[in-house]
Amino acid sequence: MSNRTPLMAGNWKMNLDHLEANHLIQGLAMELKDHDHDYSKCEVVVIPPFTDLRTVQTVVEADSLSIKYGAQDVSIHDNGAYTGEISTAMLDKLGVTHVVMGHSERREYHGESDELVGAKARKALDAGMTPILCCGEALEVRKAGTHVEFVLGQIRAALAGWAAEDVAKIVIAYEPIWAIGTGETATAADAQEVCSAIREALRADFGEETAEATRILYGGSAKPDNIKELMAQADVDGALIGGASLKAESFAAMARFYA
Ligand SMILES: O=C[C@H](O)COP(=O)(O)O
Repeated sequence: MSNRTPLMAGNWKMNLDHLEANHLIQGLAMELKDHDHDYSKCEVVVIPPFTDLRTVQTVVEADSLSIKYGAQDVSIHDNGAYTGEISTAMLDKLGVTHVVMGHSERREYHGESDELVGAKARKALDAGMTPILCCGEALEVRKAGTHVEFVLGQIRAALAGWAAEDVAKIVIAYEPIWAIGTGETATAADAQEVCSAIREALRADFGEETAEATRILYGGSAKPDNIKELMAQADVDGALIGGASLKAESFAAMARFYA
């Protein structure tokens, strides 16, 4: 049994306007409260689109909720002529505690490199936020049997030159691309194979303490009926959940995996 606090993070992706966000965050708060959710047994983070953050902040602060919230991306710049970008200072003002970077959808549709992903993680960490650094292989890589090597390459490139104590503060999310939104969940053994290889690589590169402290999530068609098995794996410390986080009941049920 590790000392790592499990984490369920709901990535809403480009779904829900601010009115729908209001409905979901209130519904989630109610579900968790009704079931007496123990946040020490599972941290809960929602990751809405930027346009919903103010709404989520208002509900969380008004009701003093223990739910945390994050952003789906962040700029590596502080301010200025970067049309469409959002800075860490802007996120900080909204009470954001987590930032996702390197999601396969951003790597694919926005050409984000491992180096840029690493720079975003550094920016978020320097601003006092928890980076959720995503990695994961495409189906061709999995079929070629080089998925472990590929994923470790992504992480090592993003974290090159980092100090061990900084690495220990980030969250890594392993999301095999072929399992995202497809209903095709990796088996618990598949998830464990890669999450354990990631921890081994952290141990080799940054030492025992960092490897034991860093939380590693699984993502890709995680849902209420497979979460317990995923969470039973020694190196899976939580999940990054897309589709199933858009309904208060299913997301809350996953956060209660320990019950
Ligand atoms: O960020 C979340 C992942 O892409 C997983 O999405 P999914 O649960 O809809 O497969």
